[in-house]
Amino acid sequence: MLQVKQVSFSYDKENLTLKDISMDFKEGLITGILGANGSGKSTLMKVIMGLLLPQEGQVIYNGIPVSRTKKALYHYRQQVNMVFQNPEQQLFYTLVKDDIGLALENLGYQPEEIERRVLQAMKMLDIEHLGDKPLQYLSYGQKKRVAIAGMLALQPNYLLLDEPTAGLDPKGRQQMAQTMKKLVKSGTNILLTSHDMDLMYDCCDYAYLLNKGRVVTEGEKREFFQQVALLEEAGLEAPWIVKLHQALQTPLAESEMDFFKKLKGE
Ligand SMILES: Nc1ncnc2c1ncn2[C@@H]1O[C@H](COP(=O)(O)OP(=O)(O)OP(=O)(O)O)[C@@H](O)[C@H]1O
Repeated sequence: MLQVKQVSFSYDKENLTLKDISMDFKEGLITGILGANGSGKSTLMKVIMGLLLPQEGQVIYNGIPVSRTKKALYHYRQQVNMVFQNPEQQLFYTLVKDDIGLALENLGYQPEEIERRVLQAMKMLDIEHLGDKPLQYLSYGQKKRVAIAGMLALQPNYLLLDEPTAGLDPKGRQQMAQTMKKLVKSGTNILLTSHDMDLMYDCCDYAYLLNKGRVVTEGEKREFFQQVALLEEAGLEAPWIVKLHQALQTPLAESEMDFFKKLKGE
């Protein structure tokens, strides 16, 4: 299991950006990290990835604090990996299938194994048809999928997704939500940040709320998202399903799809 224990971090040694953060990212779940702009989500992700060193506290993987040595980070990042908000940061502009296999190639995997994993990752992301295309011909949403496939090919235990639906159209957003659910079912644990509260409600099993670098609440989906006052205090809004439930006392649906099914009496 991946854990963050009493982590505090400051960029300038004066103001703390993360304040005494503790989180347990349980397996088999999509865990959401919610917070307004500047609340510290990306900073926390970078601390988890070992890209930033916290002044206090530790990141713990399978019971062992993640060491900062090059060798330890190399192994850790095959187990815990991150897809940045902007796919351009992670792509190298070759053919799609070569880009997805690049990290495996660098790690010295055999060509047959690379091909097998690349195909598997492309299938998972529904981009098999794009394998032979040069990356520069892809749309933004397609590039996002390629960036995720590249990380997935490493078969990480945990995948950190920072705003995976930013810049996607409604269909792309829906597809990404489905993909995340598929990934978690296939055994990849997901940590997710997004400002899209409806998406977070739809996807997350468990969530943490950050306000000015502090965890102000955490909990399982249904309880978590009904804390409207805390969400608003942190600069966020409750998902529409929760608002409707609270205003009209309708049963609380698990997702948009579930809501419409209930409405139709299915
Ligand atoms: N490299 C940096 N140097 C100094 N301060 C930084 C740096 N990166 C982020 N910050 C500051 O740290 C705070 C948290 O930023 P962070 O990017 O982690 O927030 P966030 O919750 O991810 O925001 P957003 O939702 O806008 O992506 C902000 O006040 C930001 O200005």
